[in-house]
Amino acid sequence: MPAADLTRAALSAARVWLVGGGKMGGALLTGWLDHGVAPDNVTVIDPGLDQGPHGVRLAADPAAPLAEGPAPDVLLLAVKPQVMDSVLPAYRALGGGPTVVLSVAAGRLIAGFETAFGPGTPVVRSIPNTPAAVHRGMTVACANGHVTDTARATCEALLGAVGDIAWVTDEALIDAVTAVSGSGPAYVFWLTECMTQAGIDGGLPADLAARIARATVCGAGALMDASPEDPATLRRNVTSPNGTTAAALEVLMQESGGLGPLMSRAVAAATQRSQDLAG
Ligand SMILES: NC(=O)C1=CN([C@@H]2O[C@H](COP(=O)(O)OP(=O)(O)OC[C@H]3O[C@@H](n4cnc5c(N)ncnc54)[C@H](O)[C@@H]3O)[C@@H](O)[C@H]2O)C=CC1
Ligand SMILES: O=C(O)[C@@H]1CCC=N1
Repeated sequence: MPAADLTRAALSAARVWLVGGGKMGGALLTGWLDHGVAPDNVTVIDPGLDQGPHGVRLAADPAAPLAEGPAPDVLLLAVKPQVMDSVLPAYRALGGGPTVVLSVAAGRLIAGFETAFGPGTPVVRSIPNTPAAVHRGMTVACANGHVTDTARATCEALLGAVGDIAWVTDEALIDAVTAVSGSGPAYVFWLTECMTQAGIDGGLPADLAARIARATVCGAGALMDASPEDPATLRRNVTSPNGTTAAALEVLMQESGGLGPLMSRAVAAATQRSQDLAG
């Protein structure tokens, strides 16, 4: 069967329990339902939700799903890292395989899930991002030695249904991944907010400043997506010698150390926080 058909088959057959239907879990769910996951194969377990998308089973805790079955192919953990330890014991019965424990939690180590679910449990630690809701997510994942090819293909189909996916074998890389692509959308939104404020400071009406800042960030992203050129070439294409962009970039690159080192410090701080969340 061609790979695309295999992916579609894996998606339509995958039984998923989503533990935590908040911002990240909800973004994944929206993307899945738009891209071939069957609603009646999805159970969302979240005490904070009183309704979910049409056709999806909703539960406040795992008691009813565990009693009613069937066990999921994938148990996707999308609760905050800080509550993970209190959430896991209720799902212990799913440990030992074949259910794959698929975490999207920042910081939480594969070893911690192996301990919580017992020997032989297939575990995938991943970091997606919220553009998954519009099929533009970026996920990086790392599997333990109990993840079979079939289980890996199911995880790849689920995470790949909402955007791009890359696998790494070195789990330690996931902290820096979290800092770049997991948290990264927030940096871009903050840049947009800063551009808006800069426009207002420059005398623009607030609604016009917000409109042109947003359109510029979205337009630049779309151009970068569509173009074969690298970002540095695209930047140079905007920058006339001795022109307006050059004047701005001199500030961004030189003043107070420049944006590059500042971004590196921001990513280092997020990486450190991810390491700290390991507990
Ligand atoms: N928001 C983001 O951009 C990203 C988040 N993540 C990870 O995703 C996870 C969730 O983060 P968010 O969605 O941002 O948080 P959130 O607070 O929006 O969602 C967490 C959800 O968990 C639910 N919850 C709390 N206790 C529960 C329990 N015992 N059982 C089931 N559900 C329970 C809450 O009601 C809430 O809906 C975190 O571990 C975070 O590190 C990973 C990548 C990106
Ligand atoms: O801020 C956080 O901890 C989560 C993980 C990556 C994005 N949001």
